[in-house]
Amino acid sequence: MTSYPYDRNELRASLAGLEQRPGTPKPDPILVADNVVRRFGGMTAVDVDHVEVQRGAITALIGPNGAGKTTFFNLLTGFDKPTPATGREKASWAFDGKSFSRTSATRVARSGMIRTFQLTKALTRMTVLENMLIGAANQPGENLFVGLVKPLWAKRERENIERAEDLLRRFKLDAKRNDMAGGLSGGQKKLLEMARALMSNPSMIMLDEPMAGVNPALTQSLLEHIEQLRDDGTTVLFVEHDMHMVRHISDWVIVMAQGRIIAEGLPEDVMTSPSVIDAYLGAHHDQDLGEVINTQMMQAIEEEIKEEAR
Ligand SMILES: Nc1ncnc2c1ncn2[C@@H]1O[C@H](COP(=O)(O)OP(=O)(O)OP(=O)(O)O)[C@@H](O)[C@H]1O
Repeated sequence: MTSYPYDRNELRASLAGLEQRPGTPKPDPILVADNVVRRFGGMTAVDVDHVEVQRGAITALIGPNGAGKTTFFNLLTGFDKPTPATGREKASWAFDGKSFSRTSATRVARSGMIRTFQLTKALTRMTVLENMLIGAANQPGENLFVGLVKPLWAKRERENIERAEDLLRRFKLDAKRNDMAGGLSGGQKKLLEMARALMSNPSMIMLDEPMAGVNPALTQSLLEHIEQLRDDGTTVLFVEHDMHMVRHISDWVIVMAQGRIIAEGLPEDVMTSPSVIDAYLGAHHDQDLGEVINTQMMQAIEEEIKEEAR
């Protein structure tokens, strides 16, 4: 591939040439994880032997409810720790060439891999601009020396406010700058989560269900923002149940079921693969289907299959 950020068509063409199987090596991986296991009591929530995420691409992480997607996100971003597995090699992962295992969330974020967070109760009681400033990597208080020297402190704060205002304009939230974040619509909150994550200028952003609770009027704009991030060179990894979104914007799809990666490939191939559909239908075959299967998601997959057959 040519120089970075990669041209989208070239990137897709190079991914199309890969073997579509779990753990397949990528031409230029930004994230490589090995032997990541997490158990809760006797239950194995995550058991990933090897996975690589392509730099500059939009990768979707999909799988039925309880597949282990969020737990895997938490492990990669240092918000959770892997369970030591006897008789197996220790968990390890590398981001942008730097090795990370048992690393704190702050160190992971500082290295350039950031994830979105839903606006918690405390954050909804702060203004939109205050929420943005929390996302800044170089907050004056983080460095004792800078924090003590008023001119340096004031300069950093000014720069952070300028960056926050630029991002708010880009996400069309500038008019809401001084509003309480709790008063935003579901879609606007998602935009704010994304804008806040971008305050630290990350090289990779991890989005947990960006479409959940978003009103259809804002869906298109959210998709465009995510595609724009990729086109600007940010690697995107997202967990999502909305199969239309997955199909529409991903360059590559990784499928988890029962803690393991069971498939990887191009969206059009993976989402119509019988083994992936089986995983969605079969993961909870011993339970009440109505309770565990997101019917909307199943309908979406069925529609995709019909579309494919036409
Ligand atoms: N803190 C915890 N304590 C005990 N079990 C947990 C904990 N967190 C997750 N689990 C279990 O681990 C498994 C994987 O959960 P996880 O939330 O990672 O799945 P998921 O793929 O993100 O699901 P969903 O799509 O429903 O969000 C589930 O069986 C869940 O109940």
